[in-house]
Amino acid sequence: MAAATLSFSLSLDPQQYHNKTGTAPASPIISTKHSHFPLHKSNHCQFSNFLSFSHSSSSPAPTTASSFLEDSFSTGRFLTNEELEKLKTLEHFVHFQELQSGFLWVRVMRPEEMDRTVSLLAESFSESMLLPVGYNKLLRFFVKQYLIERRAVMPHAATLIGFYRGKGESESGEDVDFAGTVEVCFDKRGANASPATPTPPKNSPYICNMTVRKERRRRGIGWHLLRASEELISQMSSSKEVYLHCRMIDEAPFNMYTKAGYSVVKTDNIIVLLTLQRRKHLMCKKLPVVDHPSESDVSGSVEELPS
Ligand SMILES: CC(=O)SCCNC(=O)CCNC(=O)[C@H](O)C(C)(C)COP(=O)(O)OP(=O)(O)OC[C@H]1O[C@@H](n2cnc3c(N)ncnc32)[C@H](O)[C@@H]1OP(=O)(O)O
Repeated sequence: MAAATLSFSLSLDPQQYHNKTGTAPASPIISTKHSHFPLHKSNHCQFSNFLSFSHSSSSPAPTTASSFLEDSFSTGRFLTNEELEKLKTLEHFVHFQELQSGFLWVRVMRPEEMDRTVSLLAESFSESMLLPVGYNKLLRFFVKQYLIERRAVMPHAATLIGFYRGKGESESGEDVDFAGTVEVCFDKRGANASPATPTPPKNSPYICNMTVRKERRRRGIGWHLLRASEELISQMSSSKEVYLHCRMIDEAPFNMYTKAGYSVVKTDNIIVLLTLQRRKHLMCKKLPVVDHPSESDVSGSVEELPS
């Protein structure tokens, strides 16, 4: 992997998302242009993850006008009309799902949620890589750099986060958990500068860095993070072939992705092991063509979010 990237990449994905309540995860990818994270090499798994969220509860409060548009302008970057439209799509995207044990809302991460997303990803990355606790601070630093860089390429990529509330828990914000995250790249401009191997086509949508907080796994959250990613891709990209990486040793996400309709298109050569990296599968799924994405039965609006 290029010297300038730190990446985690998660994958997962089941094919029958309808009213599914199962479980399934993926692995993350982190990559920053300015970072050289030695651990990355030893694991080789591009986990550009944002894997673990802090435990603190948070209400998925409705999106306000403060969001992406202002943020993007403040970067000084020129945005075309098409990019502005896509930013609006990201801003208003919400995937809601009632699960067997609770309720899940998935939407794009806001700036003030970055630190919690960093915590979740760093925790997940650490878990996947079996890293000693001593690396946590450094890991969080690199994950944050990565997230900042990825946010700057919106609307060509986006970090989604999922909030979960168990049935029977109060509807107040205190019982809403920051439960998982996933990153979605929509096109070449949103692609990672140093992609994991086997290399996916740069122009195609790509899903990575999926993670669900340990205490909330096996409830269908991973499955619906994947489904939300695919829905958003359908709205943001004309390309219907979605790619993701999954490490060969990661049974849970592999099961999920297979169940979701992803197939292995290429696998790392065994020689990869000489670089102290785990072997990965590159998996792909062709999304069905949806004439009217808004007809989705699971996407909601911000007004549906608990306040
Ligand atoms: C592209 C990428 O990002 S790859 C990186 C994937 N991320 C990781 O590996 C990080 C660590 N793992 C996790 O965060 C979680 O385990 C995830 C994200 C993989 C799965 O999240 P969950 O919310 O637990 O998954 P969910 O409950 O939706 O399960 C969906 C399906 O995945 C499969 N699955 C999930 N967990 C497991 C498991 N422990 N063992 C076997 N299969 C599993 C099953 O097929 C399941 O369907 P089922 O419940 O009907 O059997």
